[in-house]
Amino acid sequence: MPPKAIGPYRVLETLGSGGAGTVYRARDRRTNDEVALKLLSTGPSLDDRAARRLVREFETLADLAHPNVVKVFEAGVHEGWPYLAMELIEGLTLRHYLDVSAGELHSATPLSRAPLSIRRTEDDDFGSVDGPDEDADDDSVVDDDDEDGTFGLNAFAEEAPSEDLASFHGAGEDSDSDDLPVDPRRDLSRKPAAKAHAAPPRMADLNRPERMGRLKDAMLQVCEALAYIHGHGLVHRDLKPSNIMVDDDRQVRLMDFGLAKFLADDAGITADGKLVGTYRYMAPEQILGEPLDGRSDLYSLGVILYELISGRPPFDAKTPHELWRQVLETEAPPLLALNLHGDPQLARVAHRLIRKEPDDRFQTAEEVYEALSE
Ligand SMILES: Nc1ncnc2c1ncn2[C@@H]1O[C@H](COP(=O)(O)OP(=O)(O)OP(=O)(O)O)[C@@H](O)[C@H]1O
Repeated sequence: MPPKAIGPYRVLETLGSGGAGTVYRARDRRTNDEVALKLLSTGPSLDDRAARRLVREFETLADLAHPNVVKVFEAGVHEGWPYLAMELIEGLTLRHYLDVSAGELHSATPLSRAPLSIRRTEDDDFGSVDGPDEDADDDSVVDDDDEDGTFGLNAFAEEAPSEDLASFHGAGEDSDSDDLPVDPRRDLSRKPAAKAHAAPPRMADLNRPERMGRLKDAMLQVCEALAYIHGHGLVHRDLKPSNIMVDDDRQVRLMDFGLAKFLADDAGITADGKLVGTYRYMAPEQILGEPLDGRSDLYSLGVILYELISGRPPFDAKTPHELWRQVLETEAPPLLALNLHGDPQLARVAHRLIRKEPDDRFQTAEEVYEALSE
């Protein structure tokens, strides 16, 4: 339970929790503005590595400005609590954004994208783009597809960023374990239907044209964000549905840059040789600890696309080693065999993104944007 005041911020309510931290709605007493405040779940400075991630996240983002990349305001330490203050996104993580029906969304903005805008300069008005989870971080990796083509929501499970094998199971739960109030609208979004034992999604639900329109539009915006960060020499390294939020105006934000790395700093492993990222979304070269570039993020984007189209990840296993073996050695089942009426164009893009060899994938986020726009 964090103090009610952290530096200049008054903590108001819990927004969500990830593997290492909890994010709160807070008010900046200097400006009266609301912000999102990320604090480490471990409390005051107990986890040096996680604390360094918060500082790294701030330093990484401080000089970047793009409408599809979350803004950070400051990082600090208050009575031993490392914190990161960032833009408050009033919206849903990508997974929940796609799970809710159109009627539950605040904005009914038509889903049409402006022509490719990723080559515009920072000075241009990105904010005028029209348009437009998860925290279902239930780590179970069991598939329960049944005969009528439905899949349990646990097929959507994703893991928290994992720096050791222990976190393959059990980490990343959406545990609002403190007693701060929880925003009821977010509660709707963050508590996945699976936890309430609701019916699993049916293929017909996944293929709803309105949902597919939302998915495509969100993917285009993620491509814009990726093109921007890759253009600045940055690789995200932990792209997954819980790190993509969509606000009430359907504007996407790429979040959680705690593992992001500038290419100049080199490879996909930390200084102490640990693998970083989230297993299910990691590219083969990331698993192998080889140097990464933007194409590794494109692989993760492909996994996201694959599972949001088919209801299940391309590779699934009960242990990290089995998952890695599959990622390195086996081909993902054809998407359209899993979802007979899935969008063939999106399926083609997803398969090309999850090719084992970076050279065989799309090479840039711009190329993916173009392919999605066809
Ligand atoms: N800037 C923000 N505005 C609003 N809600 C946010 C913001 N940042 C995070 N959240 C919410 O808090 C949740 C937890 O975020 P956090 O970054 O700690 O973890 P995560 O991305 O879910 O998992 P992990 O950190 O383990 O990858 C998010 O899933 C989202 O629901």
